[in-house]
Amino acid sequence: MSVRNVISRGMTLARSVFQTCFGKPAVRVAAKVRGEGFRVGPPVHTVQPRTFLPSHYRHYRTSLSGLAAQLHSGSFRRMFGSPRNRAVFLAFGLGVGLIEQQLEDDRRSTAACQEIQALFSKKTFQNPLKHFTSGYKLEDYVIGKQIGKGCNAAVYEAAASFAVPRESRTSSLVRMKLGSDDRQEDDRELRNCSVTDYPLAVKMMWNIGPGSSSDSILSAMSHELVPAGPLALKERNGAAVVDGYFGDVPRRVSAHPNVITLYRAFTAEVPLLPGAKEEYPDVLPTRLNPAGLGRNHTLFLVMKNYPCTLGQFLEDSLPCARTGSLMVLQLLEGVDHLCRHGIAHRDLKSDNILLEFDSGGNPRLVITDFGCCLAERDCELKLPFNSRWVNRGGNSALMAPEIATAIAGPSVVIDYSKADAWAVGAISYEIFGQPNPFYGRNGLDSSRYQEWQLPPLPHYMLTDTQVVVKLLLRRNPKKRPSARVAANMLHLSLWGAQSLADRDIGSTKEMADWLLCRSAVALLTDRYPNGSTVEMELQKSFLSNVTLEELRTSIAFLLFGREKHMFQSGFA
Ligand SMILES: Nc1ncnc2c1ncn2[C@@H]1O[C@H](COP(=O)(O)OP(=O)(O)OP(=O)(O)O)[C@@H](O)[C@H]1O
Repeated sequence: MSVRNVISRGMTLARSVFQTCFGKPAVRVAAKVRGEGFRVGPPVHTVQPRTFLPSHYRHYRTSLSGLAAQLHSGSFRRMFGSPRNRAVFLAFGLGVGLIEQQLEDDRRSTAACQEIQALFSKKTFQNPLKHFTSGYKLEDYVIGKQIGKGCNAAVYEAAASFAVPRESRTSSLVRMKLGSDDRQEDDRELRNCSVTDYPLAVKMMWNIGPGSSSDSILSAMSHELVPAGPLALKERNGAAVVDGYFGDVPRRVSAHPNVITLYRAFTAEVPLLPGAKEEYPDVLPTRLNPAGLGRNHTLFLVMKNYPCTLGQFLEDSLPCARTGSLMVLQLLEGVDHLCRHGIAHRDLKSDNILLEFDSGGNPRLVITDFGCCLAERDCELKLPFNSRWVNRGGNSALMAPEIATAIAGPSVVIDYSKADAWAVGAISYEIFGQPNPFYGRNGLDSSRYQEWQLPPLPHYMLTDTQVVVKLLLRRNPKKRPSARVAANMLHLSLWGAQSLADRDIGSTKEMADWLLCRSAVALLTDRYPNGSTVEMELQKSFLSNVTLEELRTSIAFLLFGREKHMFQSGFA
């Protein structure tokens, strides 16, 4: 064999070692080494490019050290004198060196990513009423008119001398920009004035449960307290106290820009509020309506007063492609935050999403109404479904397939970890001006639909957002991205990581570099040049949660969706 051939073989070996590091089947390395006359152990694992993770590098390093040890062994030393084997060995060394380099890059990038996460996690979202110590009784509030009503509560606008959050003033004063109808404009202006004069909303739960004591109120309604801020409840020795009762409150979620924060929660005697006798006479106590079924005391929740719900907003507004994507992204960020706290909302719908505008006029979305959520302390998003009487959640039309098709049995457990993300996929249709495909008499049934039956999304939507929505609505939760991964996909798509997402796989270093750029932007600015604080909040949320592995998975999902153009034909 000519020297030229030997060197070329050695380089081929080096290349194949190198390629192995980037996901080519490792079995080829083993074959190559065998071809050179060395005895090698069983081939190392075959790894597909898109699932190549830092742990695999560690695995390769171990395997390659094994190979290197064999090369030093007696059989190798006998052959070591030949130029051919020297070349092969040098080439092999080069390959191992490249792997080491890759590992080092990996370590540095992971460390950079962890630092970014730690930095942005510290910048937590603040509760504007934190420093006030009053507001735990109904008399502290001036109650205005009714602003909403559901199956379990009536909501009133409210004001309190101690609470005039500056933030709500700025956001509420922004006039809604969309819509041309004069009457609607007037209505909206009226609502905005009301939000300014009454910056708070008081939700009065209807208590038709077994008792009027704080004890029974809490045990029946404790899920409403999941978004309670740090001072919402009086606390004693670390336990929540409502009117002296130490309640067993389920998990609580920390403050997040896309999740409602309860400023205060307390029990009080049910008052006769405006419209009560006309709107909800049956749930009033006999003291106020002799035919009423309600109890004398109930739970009151105080939160920020929002100008409208997502449903109300969409009645006469159609967000543009980018704004719509930002709205979907906010919902995903909110859902991801809940998942991280082990909470599944289970009743996501456009009426349970409140909306306000930031100082740049961009919609900010907030998930509210936790009455149906799964937040038990011992359950990490898993619900033992051993009887058909176990409550699977609120809105049956928007129940993810894995929940809707679950059949009760002795060891059946329902996993809610991707259920809310699925509901966000369905709500996205509404955000982009389409009817929700799972609503109405002719709507799809979430337990039975096929993915190809999903109606096409409007063409004006960004391609990547269409991909995300279709992936969120995959029936099989294993093939569906989590809320975090789906949110990352939109971040990649919206904030100029085109080069990263366009490549087959961005290297770990490229990903870390991109994250560092995003961090620098987020640290230097409070709002975007277009005045959007919403975009800045999204960036901070992303940076405080991002991991390189999830980012890599997001890129893989994005490429998968784009490649197949499945947004046109379903993902079956
Ligand atoms: N903070 C708020 N600011 C403005 N409006 C609100 C606020 N909270 C609730 N609302 C309005 O009140 C309505 C009912 O509130 P909510 O959904 O919390 O009640 P519910 O009885 O628990 O509802 P459900 O029937 O979904 O169980 C909402 O759809 C919304 O229109």
